[in-house]
Amino acid sequence: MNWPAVDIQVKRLPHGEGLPLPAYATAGAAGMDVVSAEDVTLASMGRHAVATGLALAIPEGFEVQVRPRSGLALKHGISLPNTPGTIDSDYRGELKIILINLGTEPFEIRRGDRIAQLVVAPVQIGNLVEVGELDETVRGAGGFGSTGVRVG
Ligand SMILES: O=c1ccn([C@H]2C[C@H](O)[C@@H](COP(=O)(O)OP(=O)(O)OP(=O)(O)O)O2)c(=O)[nH]1
Ligand SMILES: [Mg+2]
Repeated sequence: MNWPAVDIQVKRLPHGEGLPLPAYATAGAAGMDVVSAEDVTLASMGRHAVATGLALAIPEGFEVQVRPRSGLALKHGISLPNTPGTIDSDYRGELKIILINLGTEPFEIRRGDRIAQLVVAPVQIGNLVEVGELDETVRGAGGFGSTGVRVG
């Protein structure tokens, strides 16, 4: 990789022993694939917080986003109901991947299967400043499809 990486401490929990750490599948991958630490079958429309056997210490000023894998989504309807999941820099518990099976068939996950991807991102803290009036814009209060669908 030709750009700076931020160090993220990772601790294996006892049930995570022997599993590969999350890793980038290619040199240009945005996310590290993370594997399941458990065998679990998701019924159609079922969901489960899947163990990873890992705990993280993310540096302040960063977060980790948990995102679905498109292959599992397209082939099997496997997604994350909270996508992107947010891993806070002060969280020291087990990283869990909340999976939902939006497909019609049960989906079997085996320990060691790659189930999601982790994207490291900077966090911009916001400072709310309460005011009586907001400035005017062309959009104004228009939203939720106010600009239409088709071009022309
Ligand atoms: O997919 C996820 C989402 C969250 N977490 C962990 C890390 C995160 O820092 C913590 C809290 O997540 P979040 O803020 O999304 O959940 P909440 O419902 O607001 O819980 P809390 O009140 O604990 O913040 O749970 C996971 O392990 N996996
Ligand atoms: Mg929260």
